[in-house]
Amino acid sequence: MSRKKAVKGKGSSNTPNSSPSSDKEKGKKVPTQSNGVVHPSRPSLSNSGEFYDIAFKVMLVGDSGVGKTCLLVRFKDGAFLAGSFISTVGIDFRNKVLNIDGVRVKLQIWDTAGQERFRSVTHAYYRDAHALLLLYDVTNKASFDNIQAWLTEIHEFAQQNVVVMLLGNKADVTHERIVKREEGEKLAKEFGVPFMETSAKSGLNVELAFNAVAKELKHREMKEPNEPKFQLQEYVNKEMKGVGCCRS
Ligand SMILES: Nc1nc2c(ncn2[C@@H]2O[C@H](COP(=O)(O)OP(=O)(O)OP(=O)(O)O)[C@@H](O)[C@H]2O)c(=O)[nH]1
Ligand SMILES: [Mg+2]
Repeated sequence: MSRKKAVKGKGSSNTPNSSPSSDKEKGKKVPTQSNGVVHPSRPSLSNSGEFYDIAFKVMLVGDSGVGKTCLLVRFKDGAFLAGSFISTVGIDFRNKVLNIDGVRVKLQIWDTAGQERFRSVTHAYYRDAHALLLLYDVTNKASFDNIQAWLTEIHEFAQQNVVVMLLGNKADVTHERIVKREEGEKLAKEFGVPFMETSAKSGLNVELAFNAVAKELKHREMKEPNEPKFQLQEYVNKEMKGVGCCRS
């Protein structure tokens, strides 16, 4: 497979008219399959520096304040955005290239605004997403109760075979926790989606969440005919760390 260099995020867009798959790559034309997966056909130089073999779009969704931006910053930069909460306006993205079983997988990660008033902006981006990380905040019951509505929205606007993973974020908070891990697990089972708790603050399971999704997408795209299907929840269960220990 040929290689390409990843174009460095970060970008942002606040209008539904600016397609997530078009203008963000600084005018570079990259061959795209009908499902939107990017397979670069030949090496080319870009202004960033990292080669990749295959690219996918991942979207972070969930209520305002659940920690979507913090999760992305933790994953991309290994840091926690402490201090005052600055709500995302519209939509924003960052790129990261992961090495998945020897294949360089570029994730273009879209950080959406959780606020209701930006919902129509977010809707325009669903159809291009290969995976969705759906977050709630374990200290905020309303954000958990809204998961069903988010899933309805996902079914309405996203591709039918989109990979969805439910994340209970802020697992580092103990005293103000309202949603138990078991409740998250139960809900995820009900809807047939993989689940884990994360913390953008401590780093708990953050890399795992993105890695697991990248592995699933890579397996779907590059599976050999006799290779067994990748079991996402099994992989997550094996690799997942519980609250009380930190993984970054
Ligand atoms: N304790 C703790 N606080 C967190 C964590 N993740 C985010 N926060 C805090 O929660 C607040 C909201 O985080 P954001 O990442 O901005 O939330 P968001 O989901 O991007 O919100 P919108 O952009 O409005 O949709 C901030 O004050 C963060 O510092 C976490 O894992 N643990
Ligand atoms: Mg945000």
